[in-house]
Amino acid sequence: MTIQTAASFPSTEPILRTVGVKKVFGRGDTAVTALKNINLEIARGTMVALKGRSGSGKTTLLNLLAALDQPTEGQVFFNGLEISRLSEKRRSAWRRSQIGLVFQAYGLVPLMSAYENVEFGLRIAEADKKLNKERAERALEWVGMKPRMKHRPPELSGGEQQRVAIARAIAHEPVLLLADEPTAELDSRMGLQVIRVFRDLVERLGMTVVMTTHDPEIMEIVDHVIALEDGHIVIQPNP
Ligand SMILES: Nc1ncnc2c1ncn2[C@@H]1O[C@H](COP(=O)(O)OP(=O)(O)OP(=O)(O)O)[C@@H](O)[C@H]1O
Repeated sequence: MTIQTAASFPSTEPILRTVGVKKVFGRGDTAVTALKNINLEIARGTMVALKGRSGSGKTTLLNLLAALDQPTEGQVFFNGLEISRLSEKRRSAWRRSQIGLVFQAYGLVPLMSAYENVEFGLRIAEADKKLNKERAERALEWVGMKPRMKHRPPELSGGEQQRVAIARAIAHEPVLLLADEPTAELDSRMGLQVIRVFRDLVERLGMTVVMTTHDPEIMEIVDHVIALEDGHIVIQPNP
């Protein structure tokens, strides 16, 4: 799969769309309905925050938008392509080339330096090899981690590791960035700097950002807020 830029898609189709999405974990007496009747559209080139109490379904929804998981019912579309029913192989190929992920579970490789982690991410994304060094260094600079790029994750603080993970997720300039609490480990100054980097990529490249957050300052900066309560949407964005 080749890397497509945001500009190569038709502008009318929302980048993400869900239709009647429901997600149930487990079966019988222990079944938990984490999401129900989720119908949303996210326009290309926007920044969207998912908010809601702990257990309201934010991470479950982000996992479905990233095709890391499949809905029990309903459909998830990315640029009109139904990603929710692709095979695991096609879903991972799609993820590698099209999106950037900042998820706790997608940790850094402890034996590699910060630079090597970001550069490795570019290789996985099958980006143009000639540009890897420049792109990795530039992404580390965006998040203020270039001076410490030779350090390995265990030598970095939690917030610094988070910034390296963010650099890795954005280095290939994905059309879509999905991030679970990307600023949770950062102090408010650094959190805002990271959000400014996202905003810049949105403005310059037409990237779309969907992130979960509890931070009221970030909710002020994004274009739309989607609020979840007990697995359903209570505030709809206007794409
Ligand atoms: N793998 C799973 N198996 C069973 N139940 C699950 C699973 N994943 C999530 N849940 C349940 O689904 C509901 C939504 O969880 P989710 O992690 O999406 O919430 P969240 O809004 O992201 O919460 P937090 O802010 O605490 O991360 C919760 O009741 C949770 O216990």
